[in-house]
Amino acid sequence: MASATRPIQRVGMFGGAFDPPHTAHRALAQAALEQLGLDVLHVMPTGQAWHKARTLSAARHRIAMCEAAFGDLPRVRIDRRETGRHGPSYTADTLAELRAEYPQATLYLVLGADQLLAFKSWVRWEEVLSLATLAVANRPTNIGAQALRGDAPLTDLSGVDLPFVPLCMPLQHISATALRAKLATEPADDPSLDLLVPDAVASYISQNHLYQTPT
Ligand SMILES: Nc1ncnc2c1ncn2[C@@H]1O[C@H](COP(=O)(O)OP(=O)(O)OP(=O)(O)O)[C@@H](O)[C@H]1O
Ligand SMILES: O=C(O)c1ccc[n+]([C@@H]2O[C@H](COP(=O)([O-])O)[C@@H](O)[C@H]2O)c1
Repeated sequence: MASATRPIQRVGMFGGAFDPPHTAHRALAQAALEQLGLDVLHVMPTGQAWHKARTLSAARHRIAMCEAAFGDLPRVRIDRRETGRHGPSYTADTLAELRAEYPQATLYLVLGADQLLAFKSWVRWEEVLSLATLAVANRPTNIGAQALRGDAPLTDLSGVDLPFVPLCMPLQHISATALRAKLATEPADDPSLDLLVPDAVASYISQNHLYQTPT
C-alpha cells in the first residue's frame, strides 16, 4: 500500500550574499530547521544586492559554496532563482513566488538581528511582512570588519516594533566581511579559520583562489 505523503506545511527562506557562507550561517540554518520545524528551507544566494556597496563574487562561486556549506543538511534546497533574475533581488518578489508554489504553507523568513534593524529600509517591507513570519537570530553588535573581535554584546531588539519569532543560538562573532579580510592575508586552510568556515567551503575557496585581495 502506498504511504500518504504529508503536505509541505512549513517553508523557510534564508537569503544572503553568502560571500562566503560561514559557520554562523550554517548554525542559523540549523536553528531554523529545528526550531521552526521546517519541511523545507530554501537557501537563497542573492542575485543583485542593491543594498550592498560592493560587487558580490560571481554567483556560480557563491552557489557552489552554499552547496558546500549547507548541502548535507536535511530539507535544505539551494535555490538559484535570485541569481538568475534580471535586476535587483527584492525579497518581496521571491516570497511572492514561494507563496504561489506553496499556497497552503506557513512561510518563514530567516534573518539575523542586523537585518531586522534594517528591515524598514527594504523594498515593499510591508508586503514581506504580509507574506512571511520573520524568524530572527541575535547577532553581536560588532558586525562587518570588527566581527571577529568577539567582545561585543547582543544587538538590542527591544525597541523593534515589528512582529518576529526569535531563534535561539549561541552568539556567533563572525561576518563574511571579516572573513574576506582574513583570507586576503592567510590561506583558506589556515587553522585559525577552522571554526569560522566549514571545511568544504575552505577547500572550495583554496581551489578557486578566491578572496586573495581585500574587498
Ligand atoms: N554572525 C551572525 N549571527 C547571526 N546572523 C548572521 C550572522 N552572520 C550573518 N547572519 C545573517 O545571515 C544572513 C546573510 O548574511 P550575509 O550573507 O550578508 O553575511 P554577513 O556575514 O553579514 O556578510 P557581510 O559581512 O559581507 O555583510 C543575514 O540575515 C544576516 O543577518
Ligand atoms: O528586498 C529588499 O529590499 C532587501 C533589502 C536588504 C536585504 N534583503 C535580503 O535580506 C537577506 C540578507 O541580506 P544580507 O545583506 O545580510 O545578505 C538577503 O536575502 C537579501 O536579499 C532584501
